[in-house]
Amino acid sequence: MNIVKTTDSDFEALYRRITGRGRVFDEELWKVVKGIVEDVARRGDEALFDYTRRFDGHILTAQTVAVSEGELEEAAARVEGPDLAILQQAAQRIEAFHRHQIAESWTVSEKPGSILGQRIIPLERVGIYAPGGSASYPSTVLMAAIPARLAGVEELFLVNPSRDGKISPLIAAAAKLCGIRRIFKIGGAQAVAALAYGTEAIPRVDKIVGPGNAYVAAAKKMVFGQVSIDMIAGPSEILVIADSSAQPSLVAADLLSQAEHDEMASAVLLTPDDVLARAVSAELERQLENLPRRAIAQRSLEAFGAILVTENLDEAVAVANRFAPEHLELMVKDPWNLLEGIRHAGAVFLGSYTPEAVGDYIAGPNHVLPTGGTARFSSALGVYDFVKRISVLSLSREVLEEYGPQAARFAHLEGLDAHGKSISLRLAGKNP
Ligand SMILES: NC(=O)c1ccc[n+]([C@@H]2O[C@H](COP(=O)([O-])OP(=O)(O)OC[C@H]3O[C@@H](n4cnc5c(N)ncnc54)[C@H](O)[C@@H]3O)[C@@H](O)[C@H]2O)c1
Ligand SMILES: N[C@H](CO)Cc1c[nH]c[nH+]1
Ligand SMILES: [Zn+2]
Repeated sequence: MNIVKTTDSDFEALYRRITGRGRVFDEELWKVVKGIVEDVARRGDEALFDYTRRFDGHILTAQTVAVSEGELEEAAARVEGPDLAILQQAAQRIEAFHRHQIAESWTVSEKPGSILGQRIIPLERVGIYAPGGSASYPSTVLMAAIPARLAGVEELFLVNPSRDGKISPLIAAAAKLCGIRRIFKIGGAQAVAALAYGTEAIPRVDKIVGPGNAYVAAAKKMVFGQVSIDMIAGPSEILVIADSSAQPSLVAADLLSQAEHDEMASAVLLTPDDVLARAVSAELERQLENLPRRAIAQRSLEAFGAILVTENLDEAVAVANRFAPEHLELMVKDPWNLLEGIRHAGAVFLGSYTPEAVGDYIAGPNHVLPTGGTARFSSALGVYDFVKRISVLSLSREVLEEYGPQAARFAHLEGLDAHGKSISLRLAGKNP
C-alpha cells in the first residue's frame, strides 16, 4: 500500500477520497436508490418482489416473503450446539454491557406544587436490517435486538436479504435467541423502503436500525422523516494509530479485518514511525495472499486504504479526529494517555490485545457504529436508540401565580396574545 506523509502535497486529496467515499451522497447512487424507494412506496409488494428478483436473484410471493415458523425452526436447528453456545455467550455479554444504558423515567419537584419530569417510553415497532449481501451477519441481529428488548420494544421485525430465498441457519438462531418471530427475506434499498412505507406484506415501522452497504445507508437517509433511523452505518472503517511498540503483523491483520467487509470499506494506519509504516505495508501484501476474501480486501485497500506517516503521535490524534472513524485502534505504548485527545470515533480499542474483531462479536459494546465521518455527531447503537422521551408538567395554582405573569408577558412580546390569555384567565379565576 502507498505510504504518504501528512506533509505531502497529495495528502489532502487522499483524505478527501477516503472520507468522501460511501457514496451516500453520490448523485448516481442517490438516483438509483430514489427510484427504488419511490417505486416501493407506490407499488408495494409488486415492486419489492421485482427488485428482490433483480438484485438478490430469487422469486418472492406474498406467501413466501415472510419466514414461516417451520422454516425458522428448521433453519435454527441446523446450527451445531457449540456454535449456538457462542451465540448465547455473545448475547449474554452484549446484554450485560447494554444494561448499563437503561435510563429511568424521572420527576423533580423544585418547589411544593410543581412536578416536572420525563417519561421514557419504548418505541412500538422497530425494523432491524441485518446485512446479507456478500457476508451474513447474525452478530448484527444480536447487536440490534438485544438493546431493543432491554428498552422494552415489543414488536421487532427483521429483514435480511437471502441469496436463494432461504433464511440462513445462524440468522434464524440469533433471531430465535432474541425472540424475533417476524422475519422477511428482503434486503437493500427496497427492504428499507418497505419498512418505511409498509407494503401489503411488510408492516410499516417507527424506526429502522442496522448497518448495510451504500445502497442501504442511502435509503435510510432518504426515508428519514417518514420513519426514524438510528444513524448512517455504512461500509466498515478502521483507523489504527500505532507507534514503534506495535507489531506490524497485528496492525496489518486488523486493517485487513475491516477491509474484507466490502470494496467500499476503508482501512487507514497513522504512525510517526516510517520503519513501522514500511513493515505494515509488507505485511499487508503477505497476509492478503491467504485471505479467502482477498479480492474484496485488495480492492478496498487500493481505493480507500492508506498508510499515513505523521510528525508525531499528537498529530496522529488530530488527523484521526478529522477522519472520525467508525473504529479506532490505539496500538501504542500508553493508549490511555492518547484516549484523552480522542473526540471523534465510533468505538476505541486500546492496546495490542484488543483487536477490533473481538468487539464485532463478543466483547459486549455494540458493533453497529457510525461511518463516513458521522461519528462527529452519532454514537454506537444502544438502548437509548429504542426509546423516546415525553416531558411531563404539573403545576399548582400557587406556582402558576408565580410563573404565569412572566409567561403571559413573554407571550405578549412574541405577539401571541391567546397564549397570554390562557394564563391570565386562570389567574383571574375565570374560565375562558
Ligand atoms: N457500520 C456498521 O456498523 C456495520 C456493521 C456491519 C456491517 N457493515 C457493513 O454492511 C455492509 C454489508 O454489505 P453487503 O453488501 O454485504 O450486504 P447488504 O445487505 O447491506 O446489501 C445487500 C443488498 O444490496 C442491494 N444491492 C446490491 N447491489 C445493488 C445495485 N447495484 N443496485 C441496487 N441495489 C443493490 C441488494 O438489494 C442486496 O440485497 C458492508 O459494507 C459492511 O462493511 C457495517
Ligand atoms: N465490523 C463490522 C462493523 O463495521 C461488524 C461486524 C460484524 N461481523 C463482523 N464484523
Ligand atoms: Zn467487522
